[in-house]
Amino acid sequence: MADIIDGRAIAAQLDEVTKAQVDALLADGHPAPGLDVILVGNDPASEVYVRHKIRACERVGIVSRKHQLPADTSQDDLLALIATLNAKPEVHGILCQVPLPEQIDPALVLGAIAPNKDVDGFHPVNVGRLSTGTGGIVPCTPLGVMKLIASVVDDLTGKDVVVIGKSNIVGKPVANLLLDAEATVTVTHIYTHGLADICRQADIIVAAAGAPRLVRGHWVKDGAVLIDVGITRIEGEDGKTKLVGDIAFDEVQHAAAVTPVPGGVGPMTIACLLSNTVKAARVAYGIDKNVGNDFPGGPTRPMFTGSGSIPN
Ligand SMILES: Nc1nc2c(c(=O)[nH]1)N[C@@H](CN(C=O)c1ccc(C(=O)N[C@@H](CCC(=O)O)C(=O)O)cc1)CN2
Repeated sequence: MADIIDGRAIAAQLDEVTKAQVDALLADGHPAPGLDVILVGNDPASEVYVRHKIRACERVGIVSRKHQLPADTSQDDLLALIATLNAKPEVHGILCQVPLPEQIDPALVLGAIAPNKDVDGFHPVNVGRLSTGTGGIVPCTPLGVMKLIASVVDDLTGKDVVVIGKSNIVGKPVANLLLDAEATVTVTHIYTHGLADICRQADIIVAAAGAPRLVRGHWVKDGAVLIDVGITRIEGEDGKTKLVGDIAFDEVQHAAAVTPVPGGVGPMTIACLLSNTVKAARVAYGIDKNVGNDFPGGPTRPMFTGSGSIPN
């Protein structure tokens, strides 16, 4: 029987660490870290995620400010808000919930957030630093995936890892983090020929294709570790909406360990957001030079501060 990797429990442990860091900042006379969350429009899932983020901030003592903008907000107005937040010293983290309405170019908006406040790790500077192994803020879901893997695998050196999905938010950054940890990484996607055969070779599969039950039991070798990033809402036989992942959970009892959906990667995304916000605050207060990372192979070089040239 495969072990179930309890993302909620691991996220709760990370939140305890984050809360202790916030308490230590307050005890040293620093203001609480501040996170500004921008939500444009009324996408129901985004509203849920933003609500969870705000509540999670309260739990660990981060000051959060929500900026809810109408769905027809212009790109210029959104950019103006970001410029204002970039300039405020009490704002340590800024995130713009995606997806954004179609009149807004996400690349332009995410690239307008100051790299040192980009706690989502989506800014091209942070993406570049991750892909060159030179530090920067690591995106929350990939960071959470690495921590979940670290909970069951001590050393990734030479492990065969198959990543399914090539998104900028998950697939590509996860692949870079795994490479930094000395894994042998194969990045695939739903159009990859022979995907089942490729997956059958893997010690670890990270499924992030957004394709419900894509990874079937016979795709998985005995003793593999399975990380399911997919979250799709479907209507169950009872007519109720339920969440399903990219892995056919009921067919993988022969795996060593598997993350559930819900309760696996999702909670880690929010816990890593809080952790990134405190790391950004500690850099802003001059306590740390870099955001560091506490998983095998995590980059530890100085964080780009957004002013002047990129450090070597
Ligand atoms: N600016 C960002 N936008 C988006 C991100 C992101 O990291 N930054 N990721 C996703 C959505 N997301 C966070 O924003 C997110 C998704 C899922 C969960 C989560 O806890 N899921 C639960 C199930 C909850 C439910 O849907 O009912 C679980 O898996 O247990 C948290 C955060 C896209 N946008």
